[in-house]
Amino acid sequence: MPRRPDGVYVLGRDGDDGTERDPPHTARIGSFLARDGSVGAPVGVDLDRPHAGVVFGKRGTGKSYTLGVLAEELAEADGVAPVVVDPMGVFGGLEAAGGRVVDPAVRPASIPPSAWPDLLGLDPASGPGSLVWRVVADAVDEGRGGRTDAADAESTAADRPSPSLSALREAVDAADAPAETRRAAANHLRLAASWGIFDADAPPVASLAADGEPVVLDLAGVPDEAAAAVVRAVARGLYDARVEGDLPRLPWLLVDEAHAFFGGVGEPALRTLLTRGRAPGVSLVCATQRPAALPSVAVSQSDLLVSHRLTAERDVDRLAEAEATYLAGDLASRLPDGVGEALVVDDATETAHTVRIRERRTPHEGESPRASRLSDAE
Ligand SMILES: Nc1ncnc2c1ncn2[C@@H]1O[C@H](COP(=O)(O)OP(=O)(O)OP(=O)(O)O)[C@@H](O)[C@H]1O
Repeated sequence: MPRRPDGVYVLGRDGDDGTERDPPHTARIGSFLARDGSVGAPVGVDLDRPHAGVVFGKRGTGKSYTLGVLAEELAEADGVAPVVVDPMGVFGGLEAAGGRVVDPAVRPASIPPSAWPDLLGLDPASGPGSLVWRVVADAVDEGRGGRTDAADAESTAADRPSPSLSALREAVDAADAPAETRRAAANHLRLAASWGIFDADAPPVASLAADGEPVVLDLAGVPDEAAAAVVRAVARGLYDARVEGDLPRLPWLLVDEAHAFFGGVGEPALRTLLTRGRAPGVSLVCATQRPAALPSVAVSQSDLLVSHRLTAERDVDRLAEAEATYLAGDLASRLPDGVGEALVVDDATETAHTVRIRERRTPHEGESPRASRLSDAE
């Protein structure tokens, strides 16, 4: 495994060029942990190239904390930009690392017309569902001056001019459809407006990653469908921006509670990042306490797997999918028990190691109160 001159082993990097890059592109996430509990050499994760990763672990074992450590390291590295999807509102401490917490705002046009019925909970084959689909497609078309090549129609193009939700509602009202169909479609659009995430004038998604400081998308209290729409728009927007050359940095999308975003409107964009994201330079790291709820592709496409303790059999089974010929023995038996300890499986070096994740430099919110710390304060 590549070892830097300062003694840090680097996971996710296959060749060892023997030199430290300047500026560094290594996330120092912790140290090797020996079976007897002693802590060994420092461990880093490569940030020079894009990666796909998963962080597993049952509740309270340190997944969000580990994601926060990665975000801190990304904040300090050059040429990269961490964007954190924060469904529980626990990453606000990254402000201490120069980050900013933002209320997500997405342009309606960043959700493809075909996904709108699903987003609104409408059957695409129903009258209201197909009306919404058609109205969004027409409005988006008008926005791009009537260009209609098929690839473009399916892309989300987060940065193209977007209709507002009220313009979409007006278009529904004026549509040639039965009054009941129009009413149902308008009601669903009104509900979407109440989520407070849609804004025709929202800044382009690429602006989230423009300066490289961590951006935390605060989704606490945002309804599930709306959160899924945000993930769809952001994941696809970062991808499109890299493909189109509009983003000079390599974005890292860190998704906490990632199981919530598979199986809904957000999934196609996450799959795009998993299967095609690395080519244009977009990294995705999905953290979840329910590995079984992620599709197999999340594990098969990940070159880095970090697993804290898991107990449910179906979740442990998901680990088996990461078992490669280079690993002797089953991974499940190698999962460490302690909070903040993890098994790290690295495709690049074809190794698995037990690691103690380092302590956070910025506050980790959602931390449960600790009696020892309270008595310290007295
Ligand atoms: N590497 C670590 N070093 C020190 N303490 C840690 C570490 N990882 C986790 N902890 C402690 O464990 C607590 C739980 O971690 P965390 O909030 O990340 O759990 P989680 O697995 O994300 O749980 P949940 O599923 O509830 O989000 C943290 O608040 C922190 O006190």
